[in-house]
Amino acid sequence: MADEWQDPYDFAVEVAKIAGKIIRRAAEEEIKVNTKSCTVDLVTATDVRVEKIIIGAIKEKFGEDTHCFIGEESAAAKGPSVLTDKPTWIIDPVDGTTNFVHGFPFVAVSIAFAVNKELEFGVVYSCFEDKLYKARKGKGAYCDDEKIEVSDIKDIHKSVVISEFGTNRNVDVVTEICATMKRILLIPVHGIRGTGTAATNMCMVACGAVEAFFEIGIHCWDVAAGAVIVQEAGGVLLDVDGGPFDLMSRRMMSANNRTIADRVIKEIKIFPAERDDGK
Ligand SMILES: O=P(O)(O)OC(CO)CO
Ligand SMILES: [Mg+2]
Repeated sequence: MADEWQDPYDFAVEVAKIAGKIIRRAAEEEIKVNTKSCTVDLVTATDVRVEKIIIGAIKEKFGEDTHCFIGEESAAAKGPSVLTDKPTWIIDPVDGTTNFVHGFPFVAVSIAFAVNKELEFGVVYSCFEDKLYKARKGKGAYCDDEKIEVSDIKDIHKSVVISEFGTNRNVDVVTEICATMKRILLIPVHGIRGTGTAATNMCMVACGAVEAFFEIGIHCWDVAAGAVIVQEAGGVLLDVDGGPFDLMSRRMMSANNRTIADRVIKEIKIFPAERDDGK
């Protein structure tokens, strides 16, 4: 049988690199910043422009009506992000908008593709590092065409864990996040890190630079591409309570193995986050 999704996969790589080039160029000019859900949830004209370019290019290549789109910047206007059985592109044009605004050089273009509600491939282009991570279901994960694998560390005391503080400034939520970080540090682990982009954080798990990354409050477009990359690199993808991963739940634990994941999960205090699909 012909490989139906190879063409979209190759195109996603191509379009992610074009988008990354636009982002790099935009970073050299004045950046106008607006806010979304709260004063620390940032958006720029580049986020909106790059999403339009990516979706426009895909529509031009594959037709207007055959594919669906869930994009960070067009999501609010469309209402809840519901995944159907149709081929669907899940796009974060600028993952790490705060980094982009401040010149902190970790910004990724994240493009995932799902069919029958299953993720088929993911592409993450870390555009300032100029590193392209990609994976297709059942075909391994790659960084710049070199195969990548998660680390083989099973001892939590030898691990590095990534998490992020997110944009929720509710005092109870911030207190819980800080308390979770404290408990993880005191296990003790070698360290806690964070690049400020969920997509890149997941690639750090996939290439073995860290053992785990978890977050509550991220969106489906932040993690969809990384989800394929982590799993294809041999890692595990779970809910933060240890149950199955749910793309729309805004909760995600990715790790090199189940032993590390379970040990970190023990220290996570879960707080509520409204689902992306409004369910
Ligand atoms: O910069 P963005 O796209 O808002 O995403 C953040 C998390 O929501 C970093 O992953
Ligand atoms: Mg994002």
